Amino acid sequence: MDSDSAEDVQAELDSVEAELEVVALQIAELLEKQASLTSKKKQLLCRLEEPCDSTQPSGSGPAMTKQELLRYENDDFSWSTELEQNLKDVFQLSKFRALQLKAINLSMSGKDLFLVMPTGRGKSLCYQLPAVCSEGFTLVVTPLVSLMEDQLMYLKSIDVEAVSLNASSSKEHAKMVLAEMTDAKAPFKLLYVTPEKIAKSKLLMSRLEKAYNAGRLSRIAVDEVHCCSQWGHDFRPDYKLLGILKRQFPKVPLLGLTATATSSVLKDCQKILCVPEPITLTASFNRTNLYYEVRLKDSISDDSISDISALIKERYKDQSGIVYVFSQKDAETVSADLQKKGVNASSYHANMNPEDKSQVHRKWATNKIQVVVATVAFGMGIDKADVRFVIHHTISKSIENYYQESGRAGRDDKPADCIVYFGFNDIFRISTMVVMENVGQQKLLTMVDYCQNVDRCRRSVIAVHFDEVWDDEGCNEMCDVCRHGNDYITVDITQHAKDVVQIVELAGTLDEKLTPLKVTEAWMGKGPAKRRKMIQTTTLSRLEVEAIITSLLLQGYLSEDFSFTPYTTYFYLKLGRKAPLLKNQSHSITMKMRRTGLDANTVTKVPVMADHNPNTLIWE
Ligand SMILES: Nc1ncnc2c1ncn2[C@H]1C[C@H](O)[C@@H](COP(=O)(O)OP(=O)(O)OP(=O)(O)O)O1
Ligand SMILES: [Mg+2]
Ligand SMILES: [Zn+2]
Repeated sequence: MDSDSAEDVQAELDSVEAELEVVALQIAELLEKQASLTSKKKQLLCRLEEPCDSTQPSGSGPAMTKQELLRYENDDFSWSTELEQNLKDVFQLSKFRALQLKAINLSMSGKDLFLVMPTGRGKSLCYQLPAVCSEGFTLVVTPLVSLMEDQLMYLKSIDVEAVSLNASSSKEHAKMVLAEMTDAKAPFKLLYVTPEKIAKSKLLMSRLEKAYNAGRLSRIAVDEVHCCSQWGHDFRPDYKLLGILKRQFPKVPLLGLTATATSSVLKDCQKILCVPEPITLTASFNRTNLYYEVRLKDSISDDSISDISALIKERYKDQSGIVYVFSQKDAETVSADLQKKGVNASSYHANMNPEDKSQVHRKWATNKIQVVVATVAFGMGIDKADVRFVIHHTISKSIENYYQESGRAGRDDKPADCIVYFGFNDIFRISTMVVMENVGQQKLLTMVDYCQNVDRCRRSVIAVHFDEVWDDEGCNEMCDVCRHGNDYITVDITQHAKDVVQIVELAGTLDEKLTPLKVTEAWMGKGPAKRRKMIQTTTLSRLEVEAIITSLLLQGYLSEDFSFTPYTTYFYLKLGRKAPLLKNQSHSITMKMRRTGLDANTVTKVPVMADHNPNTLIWE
């Protein structure tokens, strides 16, 4: 073969290889689609068979049919009268909420159970009431000492005997508790411990074993059970060791409780806790009284503070609420900015001293402070009934986090608002923060998708995330998307994608990394003039440019690239796994945009495709 023809063959080979790469990506894309359709089909079939029931027995649970499960909603068990009586007399509640009776009956029957129920719906009662109605005591594992203290205080107020063991327990107290565990006359009904205690205290384990053998360990409750799994949003290494409980005390029923766990997280928890065949009860995630809304934050002239303070002073006048922020520094500056605008706000974050924190919490709980401007440190265990608004000044790091944080609103079942301010730059601030987390980026993108979304009911995005079958009727126009109707258009952004990808690719060939800001500015014809190169620029508005770049990130045409210095982590954009698809002439990309501009409140009209500007920019 002469060298010319060898070159030709090589060129053809390269082209075939490139095409193969494209085909492989298309196959991957189709497989992804197939998987999602199959899962949807399964859900729909389920719905056809068993309409109108929010209880979903876990696929991996024991073969208990819906019919069999129904039996546990009855009140003809040997313990039913006692339950009823204690519910009224001790807990001073008139009736059970959805799923509570079923969960309690299952647990009283000795079944292992995972209970997934939205925040504030009353999971605690599902082990507190059985504890009161059973011999011996219930072991409750809780992740935070503050949660433990809240519960002990509450139980004391209703005259239910409960004790705790944690790192701050005094020696005498621990000694007394450990001794009473095996004492048939011991008065306490609940023993609260941290997972660290189980993991580290051999003495505790040996006393538990004695109590078990004496038939005094009646039940094990693992609160915030999602902490077992690295896939959950609040992983605690010591939760991983809790499998010892079921291995050592197999006859004791275990009850795992959480507000937020996907089915894969639950499967993981089941394995970690060594529960062979739990029944899973899942209450609907739909909090019907919450109104969900996303507002866009302009990255140039961010006036979200003015917007937020106006909301608080007008719409939420004299009403209680929380503003969640990204960092401790933000908590202080946003709080100060709101105060300057006349809002009665205080900041709350992990770095404050404990007295200051509890003072802010107390003042807010008693309505002496209207708004707490907080980091996520103000989270688990916050149980104020009349929170009318939860505003996110910065997006949460995942949908699970958002659901939990926004879920602090409206616990009294009266209407409340959950508003997120979504800013392009915030994506990357959070991205660098979660860079060390296993699936941090993936989870962040689910939150970005929630915010960027303009065509799906916000509730449906949350429900689908938690594997719940969703019917849009369930929203009742209680989200901005449903309320504004079909106010979006589908636009073809293929050429835009090519232009952006070209910018990133070009930087790559020059061994240069581009931050999202640099990509934005280069594409808009600004940018630092560094190299003489030709790129396609655009006349789209900044919000539109940012929306398109976000969409390309969500769709996998761009992806994240990090660089570490001893002081900080930098976020850059690089080509995503789907970028090679753009070489394929027939490949097209679309995205959905609000018809009346990206923000219903601003004026940006979206001229999109027709307005592709062939101007070129020379980088000096
Ligand atoms: N049957 C009921 N009727 C009226 N109120 C109830 C009932 N059961 C529980 N509650 C109240 C008691 C509490 O103030 C409130 C929240 O209960 P709690 O058990 O703390 O929620 P939870 O554990 O599901 O939420 P979280 O996920 O935030 O921990 O609901
Ligand atoms: Mg709870
Ligand atoms: Zn909706």
